[in-house]
Amino acid sequence: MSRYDILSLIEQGGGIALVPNFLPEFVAEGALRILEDMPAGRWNDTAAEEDYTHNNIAHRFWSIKGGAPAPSSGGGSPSAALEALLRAFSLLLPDQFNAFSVARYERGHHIALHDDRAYTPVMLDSGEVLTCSRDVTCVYYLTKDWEESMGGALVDLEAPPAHGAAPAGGGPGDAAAAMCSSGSGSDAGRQQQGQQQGRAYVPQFNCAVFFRVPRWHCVTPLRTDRPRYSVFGWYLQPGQLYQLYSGDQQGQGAAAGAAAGAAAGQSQAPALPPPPPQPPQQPGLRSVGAKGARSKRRPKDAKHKQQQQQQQQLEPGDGAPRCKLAQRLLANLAAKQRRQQERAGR
Ligand SMILES: O=C(O)CCC(=O)C(=O)O
Ligand SMILES: [Fe+2]
Repeated sequence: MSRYDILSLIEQGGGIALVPNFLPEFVAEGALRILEDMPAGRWNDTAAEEDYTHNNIAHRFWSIKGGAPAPSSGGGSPSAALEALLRAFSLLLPDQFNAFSVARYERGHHIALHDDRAYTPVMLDSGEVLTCSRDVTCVYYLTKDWEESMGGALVDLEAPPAHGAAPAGGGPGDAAAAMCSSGSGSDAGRQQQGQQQGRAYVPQFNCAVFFRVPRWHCVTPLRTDRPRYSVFGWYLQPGQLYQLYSGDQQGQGAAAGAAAGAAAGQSQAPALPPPPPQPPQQPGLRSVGAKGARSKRRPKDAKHKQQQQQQQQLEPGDGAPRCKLAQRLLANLAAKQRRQQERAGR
């Protein structure tokens, strides 16, 4: 199976897929360089204290959102390079809307337990604004030689209890629910998921993690002065795939997606879920193409939608051209980066 057949990999992995060596090495090097070269002033402080009245979970890190207007974005500018990098990720599932950002975590930065649920408004070419839901999370790690002792692990609370067997190539640590202790709301969230569950993934250079939303996870606080770089974002589906938390259920769980929601520029992050998590009640999904100028209402249940999506993704040879397109784009980008570096005499 192709490393770029993301939906099948997720399905096969029980909702989560870990893909080491995701991009050709020199492309990953170029991507890291893009993040390292971003001017300090471009990074936005993405932070909130836990606040149930505003549906926030505790989090803090630096981020730059894709698609945002950037100052002096000439062809060879850092911002143009960043846009090209994020576009490559959008091409992995070109039929889906998406919202991607890059992140830089520093000492103490973290995200408390959350499940990434959020609605994201998408402006269509027609000017119509479509409510979409995060459907698949992507996190792509770009920091080299990361060690468990440095913190900054992605802890998947929905992994079955670890029995010492490590998923191939991803560098997970042991069961690590206790590592999600940043933010008091995480306690109730852990109870929902079971105290002993969880698996910590130590970020590895050029490794991508994909999972279906919702999925309970957190990022443990960094305990190093080295920055942790990543590309993160979501593939979106039109409609409301799940209920958001109403914010009046304090103590029942952790707020979902607040950190990422804030990073994605949402004004309000979703709050708490009614436990136990319910299957989504579909109010009706809009079916629109990626360009989406024309839209029609077509109620579908979530399962049917998912099956249809998988079928689409599993068409023979379907993944290959997409993967090549994304690779070509990234390869061009890396080559351009190299030329710029040579010119700058680095
Ligand atoms: O960086 C990571 O490992 C995960 C980030 C995350 O969970 C998020 O941005 O919502
Ligand atoms: Fe997340």
